[in-house]
Amino acid sequence: MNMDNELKITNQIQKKVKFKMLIEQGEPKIIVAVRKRPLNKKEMNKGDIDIVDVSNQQSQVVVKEQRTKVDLTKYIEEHQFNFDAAFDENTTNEQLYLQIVRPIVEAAFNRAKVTCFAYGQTGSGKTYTMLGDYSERVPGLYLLAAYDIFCLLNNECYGHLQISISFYEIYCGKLFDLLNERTLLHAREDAKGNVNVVGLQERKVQSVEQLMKVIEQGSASRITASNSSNNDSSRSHAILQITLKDGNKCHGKLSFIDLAGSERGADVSDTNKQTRFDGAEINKSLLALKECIRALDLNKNHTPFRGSKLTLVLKDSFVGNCKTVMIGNFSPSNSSSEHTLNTLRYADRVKELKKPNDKELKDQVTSLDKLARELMLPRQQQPIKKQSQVQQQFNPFKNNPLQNYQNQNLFQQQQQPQFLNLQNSIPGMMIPQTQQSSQTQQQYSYQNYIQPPPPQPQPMIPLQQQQQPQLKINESKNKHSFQKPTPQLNEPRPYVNENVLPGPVERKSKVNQSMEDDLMKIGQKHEQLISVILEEEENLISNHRSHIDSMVELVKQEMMLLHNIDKPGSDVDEYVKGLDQILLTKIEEIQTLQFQLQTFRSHLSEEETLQKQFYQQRQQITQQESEGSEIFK
Ligand SMILES: Nc1ncnc2c1ncn2[C@@H]1O[C@H](COP(=O)(O)OP(=O)(O)OP(=O)(O)O)[C@@H](O)[C@H]1O
Repeated sequence: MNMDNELKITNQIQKKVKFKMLIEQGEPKIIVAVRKRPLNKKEMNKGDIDIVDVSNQQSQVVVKEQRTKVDLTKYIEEHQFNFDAAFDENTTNEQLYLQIVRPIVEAAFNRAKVTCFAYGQTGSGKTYTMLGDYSERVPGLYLLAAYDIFCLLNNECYGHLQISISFYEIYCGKLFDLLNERTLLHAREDAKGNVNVVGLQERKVQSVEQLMKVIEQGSASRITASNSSNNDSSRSHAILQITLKDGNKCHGKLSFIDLAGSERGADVSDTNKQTRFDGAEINKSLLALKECIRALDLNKNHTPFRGSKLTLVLKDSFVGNCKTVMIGNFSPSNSSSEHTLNTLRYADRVKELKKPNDKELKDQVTSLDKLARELMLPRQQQPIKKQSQVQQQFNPFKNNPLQNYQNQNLFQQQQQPQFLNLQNSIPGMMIPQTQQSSQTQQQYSYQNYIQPPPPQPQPMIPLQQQQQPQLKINESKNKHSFQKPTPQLNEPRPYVNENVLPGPVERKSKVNQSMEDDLMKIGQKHEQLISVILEEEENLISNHRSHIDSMVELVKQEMMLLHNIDKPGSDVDEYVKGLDQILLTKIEEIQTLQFQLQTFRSHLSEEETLQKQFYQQRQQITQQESEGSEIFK
């Protein structure tokens, strides 16, 4: 064996030992992974190119962003990120599952509350990862986990456990049961601090097929709204919870969360009111989620789970024996670079504070963190690997992107041997074409996917005896390059997205800073107001319901009064006193509701005004920017 091979093997052993030690120490609680999807047909037809390099081996992502200076010189800014795991476009759902999700499925059997989030812009592959692709017969994490769960249940030590499923969504801050005709649900915190989703249906399932049918049913009711980037785009967070029950007690719980498109948070400046409210809620929940995961990562005593409905209902997944996997999905296309960078930055922030060792890096990170508090900031500062200046006419992407992406299949070449034998552990699994010869592929059918062949005598190996999954702990995590740190922005700019200012030209020098500051202030005020409005709306509707109940009660009392006064020898004074009391109560209740309604209405119109101010300010900035460009020409 040559030196190189020996070194490789030693490194691999060291990684395995380190991972095993971390697991034994109860760590890591959080795994942050990212996944690149392939360029799709639409992007290719547009002439988009792949600007993201992913090294599965080094868990590293490099985004080569094309930018233009004020003098119109083009250059490439390289942004480098390191994660616990990074998956390229050739990675299959099965490979991803084995590396980062199977460990948490096992942890659920060891009494943990585990959660797997899919984060990313609309159309970046969240649903593909979670649900798979039925038309292409690609299983997603739900199905892969389901197989393992039922395999593990075959183990004697888990034979007493039962599986129950709930599936609901959070849309515009409201909870809807996907297994019960989208009935509105309410999250309530009891005296012990447990958060219960009142009225949520739980379905008991006894097989993978039953489980998948329930999931199919739930997915069909999920709210989707059409938008420009993807007709199936989802504006809701879908929460699938698989509970391992020991009688009535919860033994362990798995939550799979297909989050709403992250770029939807920027819809707070949309012209449609409902879309604005929706966007504000998404923004709020994604920020709160980040804070909660960070609190978990840092073992903080306080978890800010009350920050949003999403984090509130997931409270028990952020405290005690819990584990979280966050998968940031992104597109490789140059046209999505802003969103891709935002996704990578978001994922980076989730575990960021644990990374830096040296002071310089820590200082950088702290100031970056302040900026990153606003999720939708499009030009958050990030370690930039290098900037390569190029001539204006030079096309930095002249190499065929497809060629590049074929060469990037590092995962298959280098990682695959580390995986457990998926075909053995998951009978009937559909393996995509890229992983198998077409002949082998014929052995698997869609029928198998939904109706697996009878379990083979090869259930999952009990946890203790099983080879540890090959999660790569990133040793070079602290090695962000800071060769040329970019200047810091003074303030976060929550609403400034790529539509605000034309193109990625260096605009800071031309745009009046105070105008941008004003824009930001209006934006912040607007966001706060939307939060208030959403809360008021919920209270108003709930109070209106109580008001109706109370009116019904009062009408009953009136009927009783009339009934009594009709009786011979009735007391007219009692009747007058009773009616007076009822009418006073009615007036009081109506006035209270009316007052609430007026406040709500005035906030709605204030919101419209702020929205208009924001829009005008934005237009002025755009105008000033284009005037600046004209002068320059
Ligand atoms: N890793 C992948 N390999 C092949 N195709 C993919 C991959 N990821 C996503 N796709 C394809 O890209 C398209 C968009 O993916 P998907 O619907 O999962 O996006 P999404 O992030 O869930 O969007 P939304 O927020 O609208 O739900 C789908 O056609 C899907 O099949």
